[in-house]
Amino acid sequence: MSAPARPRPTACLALADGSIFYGMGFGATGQTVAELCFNTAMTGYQEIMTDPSYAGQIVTFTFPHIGNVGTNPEDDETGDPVAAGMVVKWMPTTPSSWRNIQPLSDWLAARGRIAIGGIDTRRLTRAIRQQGAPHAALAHDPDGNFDIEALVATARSFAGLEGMDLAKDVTCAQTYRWNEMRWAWPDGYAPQTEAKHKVVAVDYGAKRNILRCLASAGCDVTVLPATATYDDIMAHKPDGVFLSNGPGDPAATGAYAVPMIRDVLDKTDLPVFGICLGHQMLALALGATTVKMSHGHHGANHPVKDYDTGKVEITSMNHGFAVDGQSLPEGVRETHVSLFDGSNCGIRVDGRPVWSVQHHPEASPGPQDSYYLFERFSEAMAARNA
Ligand SMILES: NC(=O)CC[C@H](N)C(=O)O
Repeated sequence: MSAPARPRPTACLALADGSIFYGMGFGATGQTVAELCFNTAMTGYQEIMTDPSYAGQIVTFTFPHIGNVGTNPEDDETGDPVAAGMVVKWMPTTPSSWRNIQPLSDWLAARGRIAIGGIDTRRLTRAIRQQGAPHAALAHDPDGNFDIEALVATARSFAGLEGMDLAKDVTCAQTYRWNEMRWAWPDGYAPQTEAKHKVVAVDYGAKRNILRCLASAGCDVTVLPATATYDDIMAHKPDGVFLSNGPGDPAATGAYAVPMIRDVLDKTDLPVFGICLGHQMLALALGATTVKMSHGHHGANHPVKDYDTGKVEITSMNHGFAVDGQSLPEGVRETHVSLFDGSNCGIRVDGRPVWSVQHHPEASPGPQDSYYLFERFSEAMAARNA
């Protein structure tokens, strides 16, 4: 008896070093090229695919069951998927959740995003860890016709994220107000229903749950495009300035963001709070430097130590660049550190309500341990206005 014929692969992932991974395509057809990373979160694939910070990256999911709860409009972190593509172990099964509106494959197809299933994601993850996030081309063709040499050449032609300002591609076109709150509360917290503090949030690719967390901590949030100047911000008479997460190389976005942040620091005593790319740009504005990491941090179980309290928080992470903790100038203190690799996860300006963190206190997906940072920002604005 002969073995059953294996189905012809309909998708192919080619790395710049020439490694080829064949699998089955789902979502959109066509081809994409990007940096390849891996994310270890066990939940939240829709939030991950729609996190604007993933622009320019294809995400490998190390958790094998992706797609099993389908998709729904509420879980988008922005209007459309921003990650360039996805790589999974098992092909998605029929969605099984009362929240499902659209199966993952249809949701991706409607949004022009390619995915590949049936991949040995353990082997691929090891390759990513060994090589550092590789450049990769991903193709999906239902007829299974692939020009492997051309795909590898495409992967090699990708310029890489270093030097790329991608915030300009994902920021909002217009200023807008945000007042939607979180839907659920971390243990020990309640929503602050009165919007007491006027916050300008600069949008480098903000996740919606960050804006919900700010609103829930008593902030009246106005979101401004990434290129907002000091004058644009001050026209809103804010009580505090928030710098959002976002994709790409912080040094590239810093070219226009740093002068604005320096003006805010030099000319005002406003509380400033930054998350992820916002953290990196605050650090650059203070005179520190950022570096490209080997394969970055992408997951929902990263331990971070808060030096002030001695507590370890389990955090959500998504970054491929990091602030060089050795480069912090005098008067700027390291407040948080990654217990995985000792990399910098937080800074604070001595004696001022100006701080930022590398991890994601809004989670989505991930644990809620760091939610206190939003309350701290709100308290800093209350103290300044007292
Ligand atoms: N989530 C983020 O804001 C990511 C910041 C930056 N693009 C990085 O990769 O490090």
